[in-house]
Parts: sequence; structure tokens; C-alpha cells
Amino acid sequence: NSRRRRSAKLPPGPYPFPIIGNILHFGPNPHQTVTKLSKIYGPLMHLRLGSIDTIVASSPEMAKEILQTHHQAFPLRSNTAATRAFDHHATSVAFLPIGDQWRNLRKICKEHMFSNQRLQANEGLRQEKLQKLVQYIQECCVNGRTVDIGHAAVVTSLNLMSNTVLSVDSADYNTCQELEDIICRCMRVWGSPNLGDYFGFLGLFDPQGIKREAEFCVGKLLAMFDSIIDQRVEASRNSQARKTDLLEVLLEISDGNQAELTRNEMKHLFVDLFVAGVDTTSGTVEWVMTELLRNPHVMSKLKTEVRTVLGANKQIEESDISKLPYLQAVIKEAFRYHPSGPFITRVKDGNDLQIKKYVIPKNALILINIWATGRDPSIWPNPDSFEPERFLDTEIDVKGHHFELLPFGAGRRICPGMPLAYRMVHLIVASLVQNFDWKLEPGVAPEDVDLSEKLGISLHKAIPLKAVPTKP
Ligand code: HEM
Repeated sequence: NSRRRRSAKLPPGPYPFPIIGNILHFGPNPHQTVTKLSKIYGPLMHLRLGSIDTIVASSPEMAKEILQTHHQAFPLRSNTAATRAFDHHATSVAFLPIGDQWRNLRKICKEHMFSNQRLQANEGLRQEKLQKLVQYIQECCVNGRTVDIGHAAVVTSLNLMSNTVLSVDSADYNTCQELEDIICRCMRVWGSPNLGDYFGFLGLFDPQGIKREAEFCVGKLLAMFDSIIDQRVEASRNSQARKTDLLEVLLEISDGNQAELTRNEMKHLFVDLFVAGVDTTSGTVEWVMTELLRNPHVMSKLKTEVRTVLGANKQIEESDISKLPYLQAVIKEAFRYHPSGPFITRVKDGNDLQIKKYVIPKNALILINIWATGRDPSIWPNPDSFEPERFLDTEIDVKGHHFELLPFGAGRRICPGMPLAYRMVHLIVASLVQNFDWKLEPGVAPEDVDLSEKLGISLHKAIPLKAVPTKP
């Protein structure tokens, strides 16, 4: 009786079938299917994924209710067979519940890794790697080669990240593919549909297989980080010279106080940073370039701004970003239309909660559908048109205060890597546009560029973008 009373107050949603619930409503691109359903059932919708109550929020107002007004009621992230591999979830800043251990790791990220001061101090490490990207594209120009933009963006994001974090060349174009391969595998397994966690009991999915693959990838990454840390500790015994990367900062913290950061936490933090940072950053770059090639007038306006402000030869520095308002608008527009994470996820604690006239059941999985919000015509005029101009005269930013644009989330769990991600995306796009003219492959017209999406750990272009660079 009490169950019936409660379910009467659940947000509306499609009828859940026995046992499987609403699995048939989910599909390979669930952000698209639930967006269609939300148009029928409203901005707060209830689905059942197997045995799990799932609430989909798809308006800025509902996002604010969950991420700000009632944030304390949603202290958890969902975990899957893949995130539990090597007990990653028990040490990981991305998967721990809100609590002292999570707060400590967030503090280390905010104060010691991604503060303006720290990022300024290690900008040189990124500049080196940006140069590599320009050299690589230059070679493609000379050889008349087509560039796979997504792949170049993965390698470059990995290069910028690995040098910033560890001062290693591990993802260089020609050397050591190991880190790249293993991170890409790890991203695939964490991003693969984890419906097995909800429906494994039906035998339709294979969470054990996912778990084995995740154990292999996370295990390999942890071992690689272990050996890099050992080498650094050994090297600093023999040298006075201090590096400016983030590993150095973390070693200082843990040398000072083991309780503040253990070696195990450090390794799991690196796993999080690489897995959360590379795919999202590179995916965003690929979407930006896709839209620039689909919209030649936007490309031309951006080219003019970048080449006027930077000139032909000066490599962009991070302090230049603030002088490039059109570039910033282009990237915000890409975040609106192609957010890396279409869902911001939370899990409800062990009590029911009332929002508006509806009950959010205890332990419910919450999906805040920012993909839907970014395409909502009642918020954005001409939502399907790529118009960076819409951001030129507004105060709207991506820092979690404007609930209609949340590519980095909001509230206590907002992306801690945002200051680094922001720099990397602007640097990479500006360099590609400053140094090269870009054309689609022969026979492909701008309007033919495909915008199909594939949801993995982040939302990718399903068909890789290929483009031909020339020197201006
Ligand atoms: C364009 C690039 C990026 C985008 C769009 C992005 C987006 C996001 C989003 C939406 C979240 C969830 C926030 C929430 O739940 O409120 C998140 C979390 C996170 N991101 Fe990013 N991210 C990017 C790059 C990075 C980078 C470069 C790093 C690290 C170097 C990073 C590290 C993390 C971590 C550790 C979390 C988990 C935080 C927590 O649960 O407390 N991200 N990111």
C-alpha cells in the first residue's frame, strides 16, 4: 500500500515493463531517446532501469534543484562493475561519495594542481607539446596527408596532460604508444554501456567481461604510474633540480604528510585525471573543428580574429585566450550543442525527497540531461544552428552558475580539471586555426558533414572527422 502511495507521487514517465522496466526506452544513445520522452513527460521524469529508479531532469530549473538547492541529498555517484575494478571506486575522487576522503582529494586538486598559479607555473610543459601538434600538421601539409582530427586531438590532449602531470613524453607521435593505448582502452571500458549492472541477472549482458577488461586496464595504468613515481623519487634523490609538473607537487604533499596523500591515492588520482581529462578534451576539439568546417563563415571570422590578435608566427600563450572573445564564444557554442557528458549524474541518499510535487525515491539514479537543455528552443533561439554570436553579448559562462549551460557540471562535484581543460581546448583550436587553412576531403560539402553521435565515456562524433590542412 505504501509503495503504491509513493509511486503515485513519482514523476511521470513511460510505463515500466515487469523486470526489464524501461530498458527498451534507453538504446545506444540514451540522451537522445530520453530527450524525446521528456518532451512528452516533462522536465522531471521517472524511468526504471531494471531494478533501479532513475530520474531524468531536463530543465535548468530542475538542474538547479538537484545540484544546488538540494545538493546535500545527492552525495553519491553511481558505480558500475567497471569502476569497481581494483577497488578504484573506494579511492577515486570521481566515484567516492561526498565525505572527508573525497573533500581532501578535491582540496588537493583545487589548491595544488589546478589553481591559476600552479597552471601558470607549468604552462611551458604544455607549450612544448603544442609545438609538436603544429609540427605534425605541418608534415601532413608537406605530404598532402589528410588529418584524422579526433586522433590528433586525442594524442595532443594526452601529450598536454601527460607533460603537465608527469613531465613524460609518453604519448609522443612516434614514441611509446603504451599510455595512449591503455588509456583509450580504459576510456572504452568505462564508457561502454553498463546496462549489465542493471540487467546482468537477465544474462543479456556481460558485467564480468567488462570487469575483467577494466581490471586489466586499471591494473596496467596503476603499474605504469607506480613505476613513473619510483623513477621520479629516485631521480630527485640524485638531483636538486625540481620539476614544475603536478607529480612534483603531490610528492611534496605526501612527503610532508603521508596521511594527507598516500601513494595509493596518488596513483588512483592519476587514473581519474587521465580518464576524465583526455577523452572529454579531445572530443570537444573534434566537435569544434567539425562545426568550423560545417560553417565556413564562422571559421573565417575566427581565423581573422586569431590571426589579427596573434599574428602569423607567435605561438598562442594561455594569457592570450582572454584577448580572443570570438574563440571563447565558438567554444561555448560547442559546449552547448555537443557537451562531452550529456548527463550529469548523481545518486540519491537513503531517504525520499520531495521536489515540487514529486517524490525522488531513495537511492535513485539521477541523470541531468544537459544535452536536452542545450538544444531546448525555449532557451536558445535556433538551437540547431551553430551561432557563436549568441554568446558575445551575454554573461553566461561555463563555471556552473548558469544552469542552462553546464558542460562541466555544477556544485560541489563540478569538474575540478576545468581550468586545465579550458586552457587546453582553447590552445589546441587556436593553434589549428592560426597556423593552417582547413578543407574537407575532396567531394565532401560542408552541409554533408555528419553529426551522428556515439556515447562512450564522453559524447563523440560517430564518424571521425577527416580534414586536409594547407599552409595559408
Ligand atoms: C572539455 C573537457 C572536460 C569536460 C567537458 C569535463 C566535464 C566534466 C563533468 C560534466 C564532470 C561531472 C561534474 C559534476 O558531476 O557536477 C566532470 C568531473 C570530473 N572531471 Fe572533468 N571535464 C573535462 C576535462 C577534465 C580534465 C582535463 C580533468 C583533469 C585533468 C578532469 C577531471 C575530472 C574529475 C576528476 C572529475 C570528477 C570530480 C568529482 O566527482 O568530484 N576533467 N568533468
